[in-house]
Amino acid sequence: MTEPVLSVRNLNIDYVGAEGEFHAVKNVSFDIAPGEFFGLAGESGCGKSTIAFAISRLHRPPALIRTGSQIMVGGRDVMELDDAELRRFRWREVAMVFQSAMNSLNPVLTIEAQFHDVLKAHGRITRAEARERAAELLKLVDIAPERLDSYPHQCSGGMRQRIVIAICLALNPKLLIMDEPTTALDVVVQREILQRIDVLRKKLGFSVLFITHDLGLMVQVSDRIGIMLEGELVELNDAQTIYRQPQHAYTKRLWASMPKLHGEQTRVEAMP
Ligand SMILES: Nc1ncnc2c1ncn2[C@@H]1O[C@H](COP(=O)(O)OP(=O)(O)OP(=O)(O)O)[C@@H](O)[C@H]1O
Repeated sequence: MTEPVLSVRNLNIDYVGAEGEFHAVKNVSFDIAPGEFFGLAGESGCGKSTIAFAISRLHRPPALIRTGSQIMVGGRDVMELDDAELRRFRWREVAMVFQSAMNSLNPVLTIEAQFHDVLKAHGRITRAEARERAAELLKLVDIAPERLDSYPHQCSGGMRQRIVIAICLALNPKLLIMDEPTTALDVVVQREILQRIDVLRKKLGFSVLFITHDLGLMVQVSDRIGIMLEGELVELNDAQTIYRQPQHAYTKRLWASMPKLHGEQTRVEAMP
């Protein structure tokens, strides 16, 4: 079997505060294969973002990853990376699109400058080379190179989100983590962006960890889905099974709670 891009074993994460410990992630294990689109779903507060931050090593106190937890990316234990290794790891191995990422662009810098920041941090590159690479990356997300001279406020929300995704792809990461990447966007733009990601991962070969509470949207794009409840991974199945024959009572409850808006459109084949 090919080695997974990401392998999470017995992940336990606590939030440690003055009033005690809150066990936010409980013994979670899963793998993501090369090129796989993997979804993590569950209600607000079930621990999805906590897992995403831990995988990127972006977690901060009071979050504490318990001893015995293992996060392997490309065969290396993320927990054991030192600062220099961590700098290489971020963007190259794992890149993360945060919730409300479209507001994470720096408002006083042009789009070109924001690309340049990531590109130059990871090797010698001239301004002309960086501009050329940034234009190539923008093309991947269907944005004209002239936008390099724009400021974020001159771009729509959907465009800003695609720019953030292009920046995340700048150093060819093996894994793209998207934590509720499209929640603030309207449904049509959400679909467009996810379709774009899907085309890109097939073309470039990266894997995706997609996090959302919107199970309807998730089954349309994911190969496999993990369902979380109060810090535990209660079901892990392919998207078709999650949709047609959910096994766990909580997965069934999640479907029952979905607004009818998705209706029959939640079928996996509905998305080209
Ligand atoms: N800094 C923190 N200190 C204490 N508890 C926290 C902290 N951050 C998150 N938590 C708690 O950990 C649990 C998991 O939070 P997390 O953000 O991972 O959930 P989530 O499933 O991503 O939710 P959402 O979809 O709302 O982002 C929640 O109960 C939350 O209140």
